[in-house]
Amino acid sequence: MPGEGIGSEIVKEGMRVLGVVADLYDLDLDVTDHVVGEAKFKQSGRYLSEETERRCNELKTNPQAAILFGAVADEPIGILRKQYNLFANLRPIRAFSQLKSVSPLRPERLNNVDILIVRELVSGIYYGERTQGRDEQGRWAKQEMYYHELEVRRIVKRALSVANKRRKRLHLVHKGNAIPEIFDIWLSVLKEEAQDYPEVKCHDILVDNMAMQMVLRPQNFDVLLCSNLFGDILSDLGAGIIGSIGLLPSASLNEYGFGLFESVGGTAPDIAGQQKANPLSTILSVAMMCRQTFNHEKAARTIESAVDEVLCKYRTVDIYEEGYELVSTTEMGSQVVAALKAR
Ligand SMILES: NC(=O)C1=CN([C@@H]2O[C@H](COP(=O)(O)OP(=O)(O)OC[C@H]3O[C@@H](n4cnc5c(N)ncnc54)[C@H](O)[C@@H]3O)[C@@H](O)[C@H]2O)C=CC1
Ligand SMILES: CC(C)CC(=O)C(=O)O
Ligand SMILES: [Mg+2]
Repeated sequence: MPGEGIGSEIVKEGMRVLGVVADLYDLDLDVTDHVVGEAKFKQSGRYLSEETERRCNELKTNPQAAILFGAVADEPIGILRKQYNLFANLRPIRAFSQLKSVSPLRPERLNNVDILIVRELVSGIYYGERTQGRDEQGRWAKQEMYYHELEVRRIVKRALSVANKRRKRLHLVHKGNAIPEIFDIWLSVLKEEAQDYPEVKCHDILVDNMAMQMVLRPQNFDVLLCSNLFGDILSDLGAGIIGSIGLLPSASLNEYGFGLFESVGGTAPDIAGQQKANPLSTILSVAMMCRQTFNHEKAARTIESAVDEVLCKYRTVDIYEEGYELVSTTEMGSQVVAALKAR
């Protein structure tokens, strides 16, 4: 599902990489293209075609099925996530040693930066009830933030389980001082569920402080457990820390393991259609798909190391520095393909 804006440009490169990796490792893939997005939405009053919806419904309980997604403007992605209950959004933020001088942070602050944002993706304020009106003084609008304990528990369990496989350090990011009812649920559920993971060191931190700490001491953090809104905002902050959002992949999974893999960024209207987008976020999302959906760690690592290799020489404009070769979206994809084929 390439979607709109740079979505189609970056997914094209992701698909080329997937094709090469499938050949390298004999993966038997069944691939279909689907149109999604605002344009389709406007034309037909739907955000997915009937055929796309039928196919997704057929596959939504299949852990070996996945969507490679580009980007869409505004609502359709939220609807897609909700419809297929893709509640567990995993967003790794790893600093690349080759890109230390692209980051606005001092190079020594980027040593060992390896954060995983585990973001709740199908509830919270983005999905709260919306009302608006007008009175004598002007317009008013209200959007509610809602969390049910069940929604909190499943993401808390997921975050603990992934933290247990990583550096065993988890921070619950919240705003319990200003939104106490909601975050009391998060804090108490974490306390309960953490009993099952005695080795994971759990902390909680207010989101405003978290934003500052992430810039000052990013290497102090491992797993950040976030509600929908805070995870969204902190992901882009993480992109800023490592140098570009064009480097950040993501996976969004439901309870069966069916997943949607996509770049963390959006349609990027400022650069769309100009071959300036960095496709590495989608290519690294393909690596996450190999690991998660195809259970093929080797394929995932091969893609990741090809990306590492390519970054030593080639740069799209978002991460360009003197001394490197400036390449377009397609050329960056071709360099990753070449690095893979050379293996
Ligand atoms: N999953 C999705 O489909 C998402 C959709 N959006 C939508 O995208 C539209 C634009 O939103 P913005 O706030 O402008 O965020 P954006 O992420 O599209 O762009 C923000 C900045 O990052 C740059 N950027 C994004 N991806 C890049 C890439 N791969 N390579 C190089 N630079 C990249 C853009 O050029 C821009 O300067 C909105 O309609 C928004 O709702 C935003 C985020 C996610
Ligand atoms: C529709 C938005 C919530 C998409 C977005 O910004 C994101 O998931 O990062
Ligand atoms: Mg976002």
